[in-house]
Amino acid sequence: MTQLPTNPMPATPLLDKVNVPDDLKKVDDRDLPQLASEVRAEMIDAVSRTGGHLGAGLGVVELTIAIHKVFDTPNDRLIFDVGHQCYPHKILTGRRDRIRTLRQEGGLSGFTRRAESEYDPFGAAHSSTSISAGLGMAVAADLDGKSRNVIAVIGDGAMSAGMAYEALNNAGALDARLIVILNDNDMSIAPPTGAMSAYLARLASGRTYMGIREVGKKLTAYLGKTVDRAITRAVEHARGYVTGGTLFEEMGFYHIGPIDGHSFDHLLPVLRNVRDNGRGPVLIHVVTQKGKGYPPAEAAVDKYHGVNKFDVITGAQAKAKPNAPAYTSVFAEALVQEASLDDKIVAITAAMPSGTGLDRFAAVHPSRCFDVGIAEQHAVTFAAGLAAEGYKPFAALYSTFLQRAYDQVVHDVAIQGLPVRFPIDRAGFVGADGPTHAGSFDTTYLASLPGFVVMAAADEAELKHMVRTAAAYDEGPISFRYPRGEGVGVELPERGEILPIGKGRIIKEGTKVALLSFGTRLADCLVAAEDLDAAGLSTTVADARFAKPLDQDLIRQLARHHEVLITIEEGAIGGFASHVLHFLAEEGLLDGGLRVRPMVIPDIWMEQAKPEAMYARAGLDSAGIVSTVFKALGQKHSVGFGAAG
Ligand SMILES: Cc1ncc(C[n+]2csc(CCOP(=O)(O)OP(=O)(O)O)c2C)c(N)n1
Ligand SMILES: CC(=O)[C@@H](O)[C@H](O)COP(=O)(O)O
Ligand SMILES: [Mg+2]
Repeated sequence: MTQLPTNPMPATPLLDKVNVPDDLKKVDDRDLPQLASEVRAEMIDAVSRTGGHLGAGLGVVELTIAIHKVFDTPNDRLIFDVGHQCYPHKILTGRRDRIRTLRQEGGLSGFTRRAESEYDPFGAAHSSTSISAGLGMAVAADLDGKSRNVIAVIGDGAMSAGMAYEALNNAGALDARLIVILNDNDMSIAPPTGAMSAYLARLASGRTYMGIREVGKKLTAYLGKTVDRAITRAVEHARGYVTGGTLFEEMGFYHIGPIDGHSFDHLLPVLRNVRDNGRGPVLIHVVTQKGKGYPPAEAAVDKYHGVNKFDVITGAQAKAKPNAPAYTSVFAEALVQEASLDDKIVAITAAMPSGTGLDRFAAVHPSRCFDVGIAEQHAVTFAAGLAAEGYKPFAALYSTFLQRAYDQVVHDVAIQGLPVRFPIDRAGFVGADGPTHAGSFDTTYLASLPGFVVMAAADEAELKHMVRTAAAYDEGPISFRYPRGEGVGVELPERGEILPIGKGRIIKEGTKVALLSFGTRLADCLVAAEDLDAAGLSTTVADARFAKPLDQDLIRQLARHHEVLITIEEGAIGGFASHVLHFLAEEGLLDGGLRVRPMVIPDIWMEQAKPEAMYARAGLDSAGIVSTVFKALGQKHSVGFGAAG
């Protein structure tokens, strides 16, 4: 039983002697359960202070120890799918001293990262990439004539993404020396959906845990056989016909399991057997419990997937005192409201029901809410099929995860002009999840598509209007983006209004400087405008609302009646600013000396920090806006207007 940390931390006599995996080799197998208990306690204490992903890591403590004990990492490559379960791995690979810097500015990443450690051969965070990357490394080892084990640890949730099957399919065909460990805890973030999870459940329950002797015999019989592999594979295939091979065997993998992923008595002999005798692709099916060893996490697995700082003894998570509702909640409630008035509205999530707020939609409209699993490509084309039949699908995807479905957006939605609605949550910087989760590119990659309507909410009231507008808009695809976290505290309308498509709005009139915002930088524009007015630079603030179609009349008006025009957005180059600049150039509105400065997310991978710190570093806060205006005017400004020179 894990000795739960109290203050000070419980003694970790074994863990104190294990800094890197080589140290594990000196630990007796019989002492590994104690080591696992110490790793668990260390992780619980660390995450209680930092917040982060808890349940997944707790579920792979024994598995991680066993892999590092048996294999020769980092020469043997170990890849964690998604990477959110890598905290035990980081504790055991020379990063225990920094584990309490997790997901903080300048601290350890919350995922695996090549730049962080030689024990992280592949970065992750987006799911279902591990088998592909592992296969690449296995083939490279073959080509190099190197004898190297490559191990990909992938969860049952991540196995719901098509990319995983593309990789299995190719690995089986190549007969590559690849070890896939399927970590089956029967959970994604929420309970898993789809036929695959039912299949795995049957495998895990139907084939009771194989006796370790039986596993050993079977393995030796298969892996240790000296006969030609072709015969072995033929035997396996025939067995499949007789006993009904598993999906994985049919795809050319030797399938071992299910085995107990918390039992060293199961894990060690199997891993040693595979290490010593394995050839060709092997899939080891381990059954684990997400949140294992921490009762609050075991009792509420979905609530402890990602956690805030928490009290170790009670499990109570710290709750920020919101001064306004979260954008996600405003979106969810607005969509529930619209769907109550229109039964053609349906909602789709790709395994993120709570993150997108669609769990609330499902509670009210269960028959019209679909969780397709971690399958963003399918989600988009599934939505396109629904739209083709007259439904109004809202495919709610985080900006970063929508990237995975871009061809489906182009080919299945935009070219056909199908009215799929895209609520894009986590637009802009997201903070602790760092560069892999930043929502930086959706404006760039959507506004370049003919016929797409692309909106950004300036605040939570605007978000409510955009939900209503999207529900009413049937002419083609439409997207609206909004950031992670809370709104700005504006009053919410009872129901959103239908916005005139392609029309922005002027918030405050000025005469010299125009700040044209797309998204929630509007609040910083209003603060900057006060400073600029105080410095004698009369400033107009406008909210574009649309990157496509552009409000051309508004842009002409701003260009003709101001000396300086600043555009600002929570997105990379190629987005809103590019469309404005293109329009200004085409209309000759730059020929008269208008000073235009586009403010976008800089061309770097912004490291994790608090979002406001990331925007300040990007120069996209009020101080950065003021500084940009003064620079555009070739004027120095007093220190009082922010740090920028
Ligand atoms: C492409 C993609 N979509 C969605 C997510 C969000 N996400 C992170 S972890 C997770 C569930 C993963 O489930 P599983 O692979 O079973 O791992 P477990 O948490 O159970 O250990 C999801 C949906 C993601 N990281 N990548
Ligand atoms: C690992 C992963 O991809 C998710 O857990 C993600 O971290 C959730 O992000 P939010 O916390 O913004 O919902
Ligand atoms: Mg899982």
